[in-house]
Amino acid sequence: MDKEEQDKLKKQAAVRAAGLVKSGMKLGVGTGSTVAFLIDELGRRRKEEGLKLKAVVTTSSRSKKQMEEWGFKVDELSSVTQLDLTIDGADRLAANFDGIKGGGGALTMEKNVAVNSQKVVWIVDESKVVDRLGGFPLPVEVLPISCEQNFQRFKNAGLNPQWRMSGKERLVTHYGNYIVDLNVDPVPVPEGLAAYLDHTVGVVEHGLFLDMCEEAIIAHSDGTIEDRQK
Ligand SMILES: O=C(CO)[C@H](O)[C@H](O)COP(=O)(O)O
Repeated sequence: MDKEEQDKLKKQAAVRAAGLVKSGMKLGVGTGSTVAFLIDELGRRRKEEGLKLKAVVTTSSRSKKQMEEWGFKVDELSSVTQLDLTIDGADRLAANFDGIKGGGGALTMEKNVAVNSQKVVWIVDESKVVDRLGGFPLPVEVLPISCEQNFQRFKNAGLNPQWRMSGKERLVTHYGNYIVDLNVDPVPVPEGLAAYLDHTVGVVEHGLFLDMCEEAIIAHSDGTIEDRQK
């Protein structure tokens, strides 16, 4: 699938998902190119239909800026008790609704927003749907203080780590950390790997989003838009 076709599908999924958003909701807004289409549709609805949200929390400064450009006020997650709904993109969606996220480097905010939402919906094009998790490097955000030791630890564990780069420098996240992408394909036991990463000191967050999403809107190249419920 070329980029133009993929963008068309991303937009279709995003516009369909925007229909789930109702005035008065406390909404979590994810990050990425699919979510950028969602934000434009929410902005259009604000302008043309008077969509009013009770609270908005975004998962990156990019999404925050775009929401604000459309006139939405953006809140801090810590000031909102619980979000009603979060809509986000994903890098991979498995048949059991587990996913890999963090291709855009916003995994820490994305996971914090997801776990504080009553409902999480992902919007994807069909190329991201897999039977088992894999086919995409697994992002791990690490503290600079012990990043070299953790990189070596991942290497010793056979996880084929690679630094996420921005030009010639290591990419620095919103929180001043680095990202190590683990090349494990397929992810053999996602729960086991998640538990290992959760217990590794110096790991801030990782891109295994297990048991967090309960609905996925998937745009297919045959023109259908599937609303898949867990
Ligand atoms: O997890 C993410 C960012 O950290 C994104 O949701 C994911 O990378 C999908 O991005 P896109 O919609 O651009 O394909």
